Amino acid sequence: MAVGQPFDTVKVGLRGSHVYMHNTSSSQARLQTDGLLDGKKTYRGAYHCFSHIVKHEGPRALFKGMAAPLLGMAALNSLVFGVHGNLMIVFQARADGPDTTPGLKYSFISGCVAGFVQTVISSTTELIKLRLQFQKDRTDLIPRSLHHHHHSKGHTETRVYSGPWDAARKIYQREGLLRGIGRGYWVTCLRDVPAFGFYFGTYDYMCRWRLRQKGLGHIDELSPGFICVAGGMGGTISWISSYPVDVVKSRYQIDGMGSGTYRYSSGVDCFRQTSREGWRAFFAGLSPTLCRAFPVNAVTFVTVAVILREWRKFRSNGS
Ligand SMILES: NC(=[NH2+])NCCC[C@H](N)C(=O)O
Repeated sequence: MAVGQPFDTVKVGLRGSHVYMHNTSSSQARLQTDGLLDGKKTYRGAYHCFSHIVKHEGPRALFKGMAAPLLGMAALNSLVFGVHGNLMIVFQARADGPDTTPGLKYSFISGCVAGFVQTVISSTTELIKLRLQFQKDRTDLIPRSLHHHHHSKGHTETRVYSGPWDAARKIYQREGLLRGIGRGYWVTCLRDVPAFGFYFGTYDYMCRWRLRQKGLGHIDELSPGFICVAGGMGGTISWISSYPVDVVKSRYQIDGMGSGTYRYSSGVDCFRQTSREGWRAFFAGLSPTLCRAFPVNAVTFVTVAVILREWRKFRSNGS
């Protein structure tokens, strides 16, 4: 999580258009939403965004908005892996055999269902994270209308939200429950249902291929090194497949922040307006996203695999 957050902040802000275990890095967030505040692009690319944030806002700015996803992360991963794993048992297609074709379809479907279930949590935690990542801690980057305390000159009281709880409260008070807290829920579904299908589908495909290649019979026999590669690939393919929707989601979820005036009338309208900037806008921040996705998901999958393996060992010894 902490490993990935700076990448995520750069993602949200890098041109055209947003690091932790959970979802997006600071660089990712900044890149996806760059120019939305004043029409001017701030960042020339992923590395420029990263160093610009460190230079002007300090290294701490890279970890903005990390608390909300950190809180949600453990719950989210147990939910996602729990739903997927149990559905696979229901389908009797557990990834413990080398047969690729029948089981793979079920892994994809179970992933889609798991992705859908977790949107209830991820939509809101990401909304809060995105808005914290988007706000810049420099006076000259914030429009005058957002300066709350005109008299406190010299004081840089320019931030819309002071932290995740303050953000949650203000979003609820100013924008309401469905239109505020629930902002971007359907766009999140559109991203996460296929994203988690590809997430588990890719991982299972690689594991089954490896079992066949090595002539092994159970996923517990695979090496932790291979699990890392398969998990990293799962995260990578998942992010590539859902990235344009993620850009739309980031832009849509930060829209109206602080000012109360909205640029987009709906998620579809956000897509339409973004496409006027050219197709490249839909890939803004992809590089920091992928820098984060591989290691974060390698660690996620190997952790789950080791826990499951030890638990199966313990259970079979006990009985
Ligand atoms: N595009 C997605 N949300 N894909 C699912 C990946 C989830 C994973 N926890 C990650 O943050 O990378």
